[in-house]
Amino acid sequence: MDVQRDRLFSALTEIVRSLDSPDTLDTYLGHLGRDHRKFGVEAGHYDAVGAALMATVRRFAGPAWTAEAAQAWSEAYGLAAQMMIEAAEEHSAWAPPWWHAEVIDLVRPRHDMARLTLRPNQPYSYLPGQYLSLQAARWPRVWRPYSIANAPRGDNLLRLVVRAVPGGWVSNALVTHTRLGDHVLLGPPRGSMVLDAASDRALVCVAGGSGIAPIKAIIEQVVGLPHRRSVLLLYAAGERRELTEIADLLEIQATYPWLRVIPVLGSDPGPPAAERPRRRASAEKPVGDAVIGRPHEAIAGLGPLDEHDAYVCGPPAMVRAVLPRLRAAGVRRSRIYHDLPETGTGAGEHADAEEGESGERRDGTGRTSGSEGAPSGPRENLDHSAL
Ligand SMILES: NC(=O)C1=CN([C@@H]2O[C@H](COP(=O)(O)OP(=O)(O)OC[C@H]3O[C@@H](n4cnc5c(N)ncnc54)[C@H](OP(=O)(O)O)[C@@H]3O)[C@@H](O)[C@H]2O)C=CC1
Repeated sequence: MDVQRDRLFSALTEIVRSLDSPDTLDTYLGHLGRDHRKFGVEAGHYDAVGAALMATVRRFAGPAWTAEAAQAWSEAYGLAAQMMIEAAEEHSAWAPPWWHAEVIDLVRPRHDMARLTLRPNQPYSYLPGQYLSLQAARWPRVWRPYSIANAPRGDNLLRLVVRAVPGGWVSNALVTHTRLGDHVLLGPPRGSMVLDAASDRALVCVAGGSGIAPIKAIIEQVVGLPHRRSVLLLYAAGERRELTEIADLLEIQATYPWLRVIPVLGSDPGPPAAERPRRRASAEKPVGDAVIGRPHEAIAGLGPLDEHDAYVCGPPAMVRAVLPRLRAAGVRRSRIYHDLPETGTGAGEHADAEEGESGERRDGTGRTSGSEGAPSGPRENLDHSAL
């Protein structure tokens, strides 16, 4: 229940914070309402939850619970519930509460990583850059979020990149115990780290480890755009075999010269990250086609980025290290998209942070690796989508 309590508090905080911003609230609660269909939540349940919530707040607020406060809480909850109910009803007209999907391909580049290809049993409509929640048969009722690593395809297939988190239930089930032909459940797509359709600017993307998933989907989307948008990609990992998507990306690069893929490796090959000596990265120190170091160190070598949109995804500490370097290279705050829940690094960036909170990522495997201020927390992410 600790987790459930944190989820609820996080959702309430987000709702209160967005009360004066109807569009943000609408998006947030719309996602939440649609997502709650997978838990079997129906319109009639909201009254009971609201009554319990009011009673709880009243009990713990003590003298602060005035008639005015009661009225404000009641109105806010009523509004939130209504928005969730309407979004769920609209969604139910054309989409199931969850999808069954078969694992039709499975590659394990390392003992702790897997690349899965899933075939949903019904059309799965989403935007490149979005994520979904997944339930593995081994852990009924436990949902974990993963980004979709491909743009929508005619054959409806979905690719996921999963890193097993020590002690993580679902990530280990996927990486270690999943076999071809197994079935998983998928929740509806979520997330707003998507391509700005109104922009025709060039892109600079920085991806760390399994954080490549949404970035790769966005790059595949760029391939299909009517107008060309050049893409610079820094793709970072401790060692080369962790670059699970590199072959596909190099293939795109070979066909479309507007894509430049720069692998950033801790070493090549090398000892585990903990024992690895740090060397400064620079574009002048290539190892094959890669640079050695960490992604934020390689940004200066890219030249001025004043006219770029930026997309960043990976371990939270990496994202935090990358954001100031992108701004130093000239990327405007309002043009930086990332998926950190709450960075405190600037309000202008587009944080895809619908329900994130300290120590947990709402996406991917939820690793909180790194030492530069990364919050400590569960090593496997929890799906915050449940109120
Ligand atoms: N699976 C998915 O669908 C998605 C995953 N994510 C997130 O992406 C992350 C991927 O984790 P994982 O694959 O284990 O990645 P890793 O921990 O292996 O790190 C990937 C890269 O980031 C670098 N890095 C790590 N910490 C820092 C830091 N403090 N400063 C600068 N660079 C750093 C690493 O450098 P070094 O090797 O030198 O440590 C490495 O080059 C997870 O947090 C996950 O939540 C996000 C979206 C989707």
